[in-house]
Amino acid sequence: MKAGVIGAGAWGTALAQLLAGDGQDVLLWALEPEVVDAINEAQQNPLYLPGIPLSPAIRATGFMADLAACDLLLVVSPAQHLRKVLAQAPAGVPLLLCSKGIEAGTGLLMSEVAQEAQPASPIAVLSGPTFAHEVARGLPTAITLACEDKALGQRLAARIARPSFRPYLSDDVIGAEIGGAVKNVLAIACGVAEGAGLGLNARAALISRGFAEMTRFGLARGARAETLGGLSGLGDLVLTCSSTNSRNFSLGKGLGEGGSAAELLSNRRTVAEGAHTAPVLRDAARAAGVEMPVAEAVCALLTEAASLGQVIDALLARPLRPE
Ligand SMILES: NC(=O)C1=CN([C@@H]2O[C@H](COP(=O)(O)OP(=O)(O)OC[C@H]3O[C@@H](n4cnc5c(N)ncnc54)[C@H](O)[C@@H]3O)[C@@H](O)[C@H]2O)C=CC1
Ligand SMILES: O=C(CO)COP(=O)(O)O
Repeated sequence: MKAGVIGAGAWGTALAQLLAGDGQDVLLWALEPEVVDAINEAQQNPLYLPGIPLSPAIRATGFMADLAACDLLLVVSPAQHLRKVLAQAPAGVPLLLCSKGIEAGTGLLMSEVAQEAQPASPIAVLSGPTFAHEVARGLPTAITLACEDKALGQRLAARIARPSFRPYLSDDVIGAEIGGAVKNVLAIACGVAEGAGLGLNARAALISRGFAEMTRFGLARGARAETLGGLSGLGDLVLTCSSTNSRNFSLGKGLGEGGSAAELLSNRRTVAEGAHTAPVLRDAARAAGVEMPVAEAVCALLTEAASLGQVIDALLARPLRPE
C-alpha cells in the first residue's frame, strides 16, 4: 500500500510528511522539476515548505503515470488547477480532496469537479484548521474527514490518523467544502481590518458576522449547520482570521495597508485561494438570494471596484437588524 500526494505546495508536502511519519512510502507528484529534485536529492522543499527536513520515505515524481502504483491519492493542487491536474491522474483510485475553493466559471465545489474529472473514483474531503508548517512539525491538529461512504471514511481516517493528527468523521461533504472555501474569503476581510488598524472588535465582528454568512450560504447549498460550526467551518475560520501565517489574511492585510490588489496578487508564488473564490462565491450567493455583505466587500476591494473607505462605510451603514 502506497499513498500518493498530488501537488507539492506547502500543504501537499506537509501531508506527505505526515503520512511518511511512520515509515510508509509516499509518492509526491510535483509540478516543478526543481521541487522534484530538491525532495529526492536533499529531502527538502525550499520553494514551498522551507526549513522542514523531509522524511526519506517521501519520493517525488514529475510523472503523473507513476501514481498508478498508489491505492490512495491525496489531491492538494490549488482549486483552479484541480480539474486539469485530476484529468491526468490514474482512474478508479480513492481521492482525498484537500484543496479549498470553488471553481471559477462553473461555481462547482472540489468534490463536484472531481466527480466530473474522475467519475470512477470514490471521493472524500479533508478540511480543517491546519497550517501546513505546524502539521509538518508534528504539532497537535484536528481536521474533518468527510465522506458519504461511511466505511471508506473510516478506512481513510485510520490510514491518515497519527498520534497528534486527529481526523473527525463526517458524511457532509458539501458542508466541509463550503466551510473551507468561504473562510478563505473571510480571512481576507480580517486581514484588511488588521492592515487598516480597525481593531480587534472589528475582527471579532467580521468573524461572527462572516460565520453567519457562511452558514446562510452553506444551508442554501445543502450543508448541515453542525458541519459549518465544526473544524472545517468555524474552526478554520478562527485560525485563518487570526494570523499572518494565513496567506489569505496576509493578502487582506496588504489591502488594508493601502496596497493595490493587482500588485499584491502578482507578487506571490503561493496561493491565496480566497482571491479566486471571492467573485465565484459572490455570484453564487447572489444567484441563490443569500446576502453575503462581507464577501461582497472583499470582492469590491479585490476588483478595485470600491475604495477601502467606501467598503467600510457601506458595511457600517447597513440597516440595523436582529442578530
Ligand atoms: N498551506 C496550508 O497551510 C493549507 C493549504 N490548503 C489548501 O491546499 C491547496 C494547495 O495549497 P498549498 O499547498 O498551500 O500551495 P502553495 O501556495 O504552497 O503552492 C502553490 C501550489 O500551486 C501549484 N501550482 C502552481 N501553478 C500550477 C499550475 N499551473 N497547475 C497545477 N499546480 C500549480 C504549485 O505547484 C504548488 O503546489 C489550496 O487549495 C489551499 O487552500 C489547505 C490546508 C492548509
Ligand atoms: O487553510 C489553511 C489553514 O487551515 C491555510 O490558510 P491560508 O491558505 O490562508 O494560508
